[in-house]
Amino acid sequence: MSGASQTTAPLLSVRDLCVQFGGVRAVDGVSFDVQRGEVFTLVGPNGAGKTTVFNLISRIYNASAGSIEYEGRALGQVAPHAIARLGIARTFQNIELFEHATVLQNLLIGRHVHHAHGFWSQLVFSPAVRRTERATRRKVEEVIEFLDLQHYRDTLVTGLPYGVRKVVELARALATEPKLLLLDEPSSGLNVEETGDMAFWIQDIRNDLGITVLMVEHDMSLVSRVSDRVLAMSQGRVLALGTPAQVQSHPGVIEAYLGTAGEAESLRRPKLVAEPERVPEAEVMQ
Ligand SMILES: Nc1ncnc2c1ncn2[C@@H]1O[C@H](COP(=O)(O)OP(=O)(O)OP(=O)(O)O)[C@@H](O)[C@H]1O
Repeated sequence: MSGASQTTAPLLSVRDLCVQFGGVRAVDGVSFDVQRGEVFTLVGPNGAGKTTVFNLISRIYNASAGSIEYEGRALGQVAPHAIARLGIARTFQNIELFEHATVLQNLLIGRHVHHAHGFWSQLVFSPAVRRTERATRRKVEEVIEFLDLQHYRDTLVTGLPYGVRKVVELARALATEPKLLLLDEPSSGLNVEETGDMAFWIQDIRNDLGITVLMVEHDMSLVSRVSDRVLAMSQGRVLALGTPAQVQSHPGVIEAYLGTAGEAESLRRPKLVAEPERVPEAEVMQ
């Protein structure tokens, strides 16, 4: 892992974010920064508010208080459909692809976020439209090659194994050329081997393409392997922020997962590779 620069302005800055559903404070005063080039992961037990944070960043929900800035720009007034054009792409917990289209077609559809030509230019297939189409094809083919999907290029999504569909979803997000990639539980439904492959893809996306990754994930082996920093949430609030190792040994986090700190060992033992300490102790909340 490369370790992101802490001196430049953050790519994403979340401050005092709140949203309530009826009596449930799904997100309750959450703040964090995501630095350019890092893999930043949200963890926490079911119902902690992680996906709601994603939905607030994607503008699917409106925050009741607080702010989200992306590249220094407030996202509060940005329409949900305009988010992708700003360079934010997303995958979903439950894969959302066009099942009866091929892998290539799914990627082309995803890429159309970049098409800004008017009706008449498209109708007459103007030189500008042709240039855009060529760039689209080029980019989509690049992504197919990058994620090793050549074999499935012309296959209908509906016929693909689940693990491949997860990679296609990732490909569709990459085809939009994001600066910030939101991954909602990339390992859900994957077996151990596929989860290992997913870890490689995430590392390659960050290291080779320079894309910043904000991820929600339950599998702590994947989290430890790819994350620079981890933010743990419970009941809508921030419990701890630090390296994967720091957060996993934080008593509040252990208690939130297991109910009692006495059962902590079972959280530490499985596949939890200790990470080199890169974040000062002070950043970990007590
Ligand atoms: N649209 C909604 N309407 C009502 N309640 C909601 C809505 N979205 C989320 N919630 C509630 O907000 C809380 C946080 O949910 P959220 O899905 O963000 O948790 P999570 O940490 O992503 O959980 P999981 O790991 O199970 O996906 C939960 O109590 C959930 O029931």
